[in-house]
Amino acid sequence: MVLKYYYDLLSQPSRAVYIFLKMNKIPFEPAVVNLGGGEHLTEEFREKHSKFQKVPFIHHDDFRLTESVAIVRYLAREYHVKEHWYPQEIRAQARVDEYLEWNHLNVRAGCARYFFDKLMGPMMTGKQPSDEQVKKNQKAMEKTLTDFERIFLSSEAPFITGTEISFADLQAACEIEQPRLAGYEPRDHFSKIKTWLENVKSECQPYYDEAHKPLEAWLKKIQKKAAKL
Ligand SMILES: N[C@@H](CCC(=O)N[C@@H](CS)C(=O)NCC(=O)O)C(=O)O
Repeated sequence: MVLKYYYDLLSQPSRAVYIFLKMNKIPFEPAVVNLGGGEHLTEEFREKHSKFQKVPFIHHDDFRLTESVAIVRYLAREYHVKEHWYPQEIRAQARVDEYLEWNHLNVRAGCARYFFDKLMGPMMTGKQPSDEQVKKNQKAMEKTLTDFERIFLSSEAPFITGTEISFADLQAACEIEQPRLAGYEPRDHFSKIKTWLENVKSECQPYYDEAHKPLEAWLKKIQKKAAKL
């Protein structure tokens, strides 16, 4: 069976699933979807590829699946995946799920809103957000990052659910890297997040850096442009 993975590495959940696939040596055919080019917004794309018109998604022969968390749960059942990435043991699995459920409306919502309103929105519309809006979004993001540190990084364990890395760490790390593009480096404000990100990054080399290459390139471009002003 052929597994085709559709993604854009500038998308946080796309990077998380990409690193998961690579770390678990799951063979896949890569299919890059250029979100910036808008190729996902056509009716044809919706019918042929993804009903939500978002990335990531997979085609496993004739089976199509969207949503990063659903994709990883499916892959963990279909392929040989090391237990710690997405455990089969009920309670260990529930611990990973606990973070994954919390992630959407907290870390993802906070970091993505800040990134979108400050960078993506203005790029798409040419309209800058007010200082008040930026401050409000920053405050909401910092609240969620404070909660993340307090609730999920409270022990001396290197990863969210303990001594071994899981998909929860990938999902969180890829979201927390995103606001850097809009000028906010979480590592400068949250020391536990900084240490934990180093753990995730070093555990997932060379794929963590490979997945974040387009983000780093974009960041350099933004910084170069800002230096010229
Ligand atoms: N909950 C989804 C989120 C998918 C999502 O929002 N993807 C964004 C990129 S991060 C996207 O494709 N956006 C394109 C659009 O909205 O036009 C998941 O975890 O897979």
